[in-house]
Order: sequence, then C-alpha cells, then structure tokens
Amino acid sequence: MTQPLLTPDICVIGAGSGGLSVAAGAAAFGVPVVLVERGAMGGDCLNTGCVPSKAMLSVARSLRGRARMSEAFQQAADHVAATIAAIAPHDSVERFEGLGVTVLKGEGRFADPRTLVVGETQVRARRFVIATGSAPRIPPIPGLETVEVLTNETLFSPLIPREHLIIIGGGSIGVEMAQAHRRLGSKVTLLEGNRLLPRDDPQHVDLVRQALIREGVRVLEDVEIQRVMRQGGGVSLEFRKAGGDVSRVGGTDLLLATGRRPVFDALDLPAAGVETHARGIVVDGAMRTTNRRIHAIGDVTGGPGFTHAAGAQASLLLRNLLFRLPVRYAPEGLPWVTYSSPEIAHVGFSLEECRRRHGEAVRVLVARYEENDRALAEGADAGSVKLYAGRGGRLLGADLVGLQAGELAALLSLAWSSKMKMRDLVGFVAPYPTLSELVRRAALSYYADAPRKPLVRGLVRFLRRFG
Ligand SMILES: Cc1cc2nc3c(=O)[nH]c(=O)nc-3n(C[C@H](O)[C@H](O)[C@H](O)COP(=O)(O)OP(=O)(O)OC[C@H]3O[C@@H](n4cnc5c(N)ncnc54)[C@H](O)[C@@H]3O)c2cc1C
Ligand SMILES: NC(=O)c1ccc[n+]([C@@H]2O[C@H](COP(=O)([O-])OP(=O)(O)OC[C@H]3O[C@@H](n4cnc5c(N)ncnc54)[C@H](O)[C@@H]3O)[C@@H](O)[C@H]2O)c1
Repeated sequence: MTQPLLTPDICVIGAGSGGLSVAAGAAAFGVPVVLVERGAMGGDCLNTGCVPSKAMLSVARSLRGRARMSEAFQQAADHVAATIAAIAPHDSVERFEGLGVTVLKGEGRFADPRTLVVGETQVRARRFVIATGSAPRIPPIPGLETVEVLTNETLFSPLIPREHLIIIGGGSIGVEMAQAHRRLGSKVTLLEGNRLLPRDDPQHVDLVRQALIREGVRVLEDVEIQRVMRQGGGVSLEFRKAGGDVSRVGGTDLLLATGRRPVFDALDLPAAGVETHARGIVVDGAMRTTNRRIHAIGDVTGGPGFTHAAGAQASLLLRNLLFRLPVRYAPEGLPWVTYSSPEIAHVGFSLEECRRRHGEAVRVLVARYEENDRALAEGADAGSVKLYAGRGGRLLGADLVGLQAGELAALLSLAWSSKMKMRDLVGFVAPYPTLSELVRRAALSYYADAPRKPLVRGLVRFLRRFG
C-alpha cells in the first residue's frame, strides 16, 4: 500500500507558540498548510508553561497564605485547569481545521531533505517550519537519577500540595514557582548556582530576593550542589556555598528549573541536512536552517525562550514566506518579565551593553515607585524604573521592578522599537494616577539640568521681553 502524500505550501512541525502563529497566519492568506503535533495542541506555553504558572501565581497572590494549604492548592489547581480550558479552544485542532489547516496528530520525522513522515502520511512541502520547542535541561548532579524529580512538565498536573519544595535553579521558573508555592502554604528552599535572575539588573533583583525572603522562602545563592539522595519519602541535597563547608537540606519534593534544551531528536535532522549546535538548530537572521527549504523558530533555535520571541519570529517568517520580503530577526531588544511580586522586567539593551556601545554618553534616569501616587494608593511603594538614554536622549534600554512592571515594559518596548527619545517619553500625556507616570517622570529627569544651563536661562530672559 502506498503512503498518503500531502503537498502543501507550508508544513509546520509543532503546534506551540511559534508553530500555531505561522499556521494561522499562512492559512488566513489562503496558503495550504499542514500542521503536525505529537502532543497537546498549544505546546509548552498553554499546557506546562506560561499559562499554568501565571494562573497559579494569580491565586497565590490573592491568597498569600490566608487559606489552609490543601484548600489553597485546590483553588490553584481549579484555576489552572479553568484557565487552560478557556484558552484551549483557540489552539485546538477544530479551530485550526476551521481555518483551513490540515492537522496531523503524530510525530514528524524527516525521511529526506524534502519529505517529512508522520505515521502513515508523507508530507512533501515547499517549505517546512520546525517549531518543536524545548524541554527541561537536567543537570549532571550525582544521585539525581535515584530520586523522583519534578519539572514544569509534571508540576502542574496534578497540582498538589508540596510540604517542602526544594527548587534547583533561580531563573524565571525557579523564582515564580518559589513564590507561588510559598504563598499557597509550602515550605520552599531555592538553590541557585549563580545569583537569582542573573540576566536582570542586580539592584532590582535584590528587591525580588528580599520579597522572597520576607515571605519565608529560604534563598541560597552561589551554591554548588554536590549530591542528591533519597530521604524517607522525600529528598535530601548536599551543597556547598562558595568556599564554605558542605551543608544539607531535606524536603518532600524536588523541582528542577535549571534551563532548557532544544527538542529535535525525533526529527532525524541529519536526514534533512539541518545542522544543530549545542543550543539548538542553526538558523540565519531569516530563520533559515542549513537546508534552504527548512526554517526553524522558537525555543528549538536556542534563542531567548519566550512565547513573544517565538511569536515575533513567526510574524517575520510569514512576511518572508508569503511576501518574499527580506527579514532579519534581532533578539537584542526583546523585552522580558518575571511575574514575581514585585514583577521584574527588562527592555532593550542592558546597562552594561549600553555602556559597551555608547560609553560615557549613557545616562541612567530613575523614577521610584515611592514618588508615584498610584503606587502609594495601591500600597506598592517598592520599585523603580530605570531608563538608559544615549546621545540625543535616545532610549537604549530599561530595567523595571515593582507592581505591574511588565505592563510598563510593554509601553517601553513600543518606545524602544520606535526608536523614541526622552523628548517623546516626556511629550505624551499619562493619565493620572497611573504607574505609567513613572516612565514620564524618569524621562523628565533627562532635562533636570536645563533650568541651570546659562544658554537656556538666557533664552528665557530674552523671551520675557516680549510680554
Ligand atoms: C514554567 C514555564 C513558564 C513560562 N512562562 C513564560 C512566560 O510567562 N512568558 C513567556 O513569554 N514565556 C514563558 N515560557 C516560555 C514559553 O513557554 C516558550 O518560550 C514557548 O512555549 C516556546 O514556543 P515554541 O513554539 O518554540 O515551542 P512549544 O510551545 O514548546 O511547542 C513545541 C511543540 O512541538 C511539539 N513537537 C515536538 N517535537 C515534535 C515532533 N517531532 N513532531 C510533532 N510535534 C512535535 C511539542 O509537542 C510541542 O507541542 C515559560 C516556560 C515554562 C516552562
Ligand atoms: N516569565 C517568563 O517569561 C518565564 C517564566 C518561566 C520560564 N520562562 C522561560 O522558560 C525557560 C526556562 O526557565 P528556567 O528558569 O528553567 O531557566 P533559566 O535559564 O532562566 O534559569 C536557570 C537557572 O538555573 C541555574 N542552574 C542551572 N544549573 C544549576 C545547578 N546545577 N545548580 C544550581 N543552579 C543551577 C542557572 O544558573 C540559572 O539561573 C527560559 O527560557 C525562560 O525564559 C519564562
């Protein structure tokens, strides 16, 4: 029996953040698309990532230790399930088939540079888009194989009370899950080999660190984990603080939040002539792999692992595939947010990168939440907005920490991508009382010296003569 053969214009492998965007966008323009998914539609973000973690954080924020642990976790589990169920229809097979996409449920594997095999079906597309995402990276810690470990793939389903959760890794997942579990009633120990949130502004990270410690999370940084052991029904860890003695911590559960690895093993990429490096599939600025008919986007390319990064790549790729326009994906300016309380966010270049590029011309402009009426009214006076201004007042980057810092980051991301200057950030009207006034206030400080400048004072004096 010959295998069924499909010959779409575009075959997308992986129905997560990146793949779904490409499939929906291409189908909207009437382009024949085949979408291949071996697991749950929606990928990591919907099922085991952004959505369950943010839903859990929302319940944790409203309860903040005010409910019994069993009740708190039950509420969180219900809200996680309800949130996923509310979003799932948008990512479902039915919706995509309704858009005209042919959805194949199964694992894709390349047979040759032009053919993907999915079960009994062969797909020979003009272009392939690999969007197969990432999986938790398991570090080589002795003894890890002897205990049961949790990852984001197992933590939320079932979402159950953990008496004492030990978390290895103080990146976004580690910090968000430490706070969420603590607020739902778990005892939490967070161990990080470096410092918490190593890519974020150190002063801002300190605010997050202090919040975690105040709420009762035991935070251990600069530690080297030496061994993991079984202990009764739980786990025990041996670790060493830089230069110190070996210490031990025991808990009921162990969560690994130690970064990601790209997922492509099942694809047989060598058969397709697609090269990989340690972080993922090798792509050029147009997201083209070493096989010119095959593109790759999202976590599998090893760039910054965010849903909005996969979405941004998908939009650019659509422009390229549908309209043949030249595109170049530049991850540098990408915003990111860790949804702790306080939230911590970043836009554009880091201060270090700004200084590397523009030297002494860079000015740091700060506005503090304690100076903002809305923040005071909300009882959230801890936080700050830092803008990095270059020559002529151009916005080069920003770091933010505090209530709703992520929403302010969206405003600044628009300003950054529109190449705005401090003049523009001063020239808009921020409704009163909003946190967005913080952005204006920080930008205004760029002109703080103006009243003292002889030239400006002279001009004002001159203009006064005219009544
Ligand atoms: C706990 C957690 C919280 C997160 N929170 C945020 C957040 O708040 N904000 C944010 O921006 N990002 C967040 N992320 C990151 C975000 O989830 C990812 O960056 C995003 O999902 C990547 O999208 P993707 O399309 O590359 O891959 P995915 O969404 O993972 O999709 C890949 C899909 O490919 C399928 N697949 C793999 N191999 C094959 C194959 N051979 N054949 C067929 N199908 C295949 C998989 O089953 C999967 O469905 C979070 C991640 C985690 C783990
Ligand atoms: N709010 C968000 O946007 C959000 C939330 C969660 C996850 N994510 C994404 O999901 C991905 C995974 O997040 P993550 O937090 O696992 O990865 P990460 O790379 O952000 O952080 C991993 C942390 O683990 C530490 N680590 C690694 N090995 C260790 C070891 N042996 N001992 C001690 N510490 C160790 C690292 O120093 C690092 O700080 C990232 O791509 C992230 O962008 C995003």
